[in-house]
Amino acid sequence: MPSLILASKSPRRSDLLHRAGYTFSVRPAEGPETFSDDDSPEEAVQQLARQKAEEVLQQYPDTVVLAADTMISLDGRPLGKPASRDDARRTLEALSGRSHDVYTGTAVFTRRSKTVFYVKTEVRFCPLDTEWIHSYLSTAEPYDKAGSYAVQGQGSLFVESIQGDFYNVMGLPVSRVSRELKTFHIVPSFTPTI
Ligand SMILES: Cc1cn([C@H]2C[C@H](O)[C@@H](COP(=O)(O)OP(=O)(O)OP(=O)(O)O)O2)c(=O)[nH]c1=O
Repeated sequence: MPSLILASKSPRRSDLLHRAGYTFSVRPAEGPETFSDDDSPEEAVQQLARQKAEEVLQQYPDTVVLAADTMISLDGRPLGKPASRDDARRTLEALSGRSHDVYTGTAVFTRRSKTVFYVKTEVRFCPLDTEWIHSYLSTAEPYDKAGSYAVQGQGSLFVESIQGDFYNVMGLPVSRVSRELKTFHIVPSFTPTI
């Protein structure tokens, strides 16, 4: 059975994969993340996941490399992590009382096979209280997250409904990923506790 490498510095992705029962090593890609402004969100996240997986596979050619990238899309416009506090504020104000899509592109690469796919989840925000936006911007939470919020943290206060895979919003569509990994005989372990 080949070993699994998670090509990501995201603690969320690592945690999700670990909690699902996988054994793996973490080797983040370090190259620049580049995509074209003309790319749709689904093209951009797949392109970025492909770049990360390719870079790490070159260093570890006998492994299975898993990489991902998450962006949100509002009116077809891809939004990544905020560049500043003002940028995060503008994003949260734009998301208020509306639905947006969260895309995670995922790449599962080996020397012989390269699979790339994306999963979309629709998230609807409640109308946001301006004071809460300001208070939220004073926490560390929004700044390393696509869309300037963490659904798994205090960003939960903003979420009215979710349609699709919750874990996809956190950065890794675990169930879909598990089906891809199974084709390489990489399976989670279950610890009997009863
Ligand atoms: C929308 C949303 C995003 N996120 C996170 C998932 C990703 O870590 C991050 C988007 O950034 P990414 O560029 O996808 O990932 P990363 O830079 O953290 O790590 P790497 O490129 O090494 O894989 O936003 C949440 O944790 N919760 C959320 O609700």
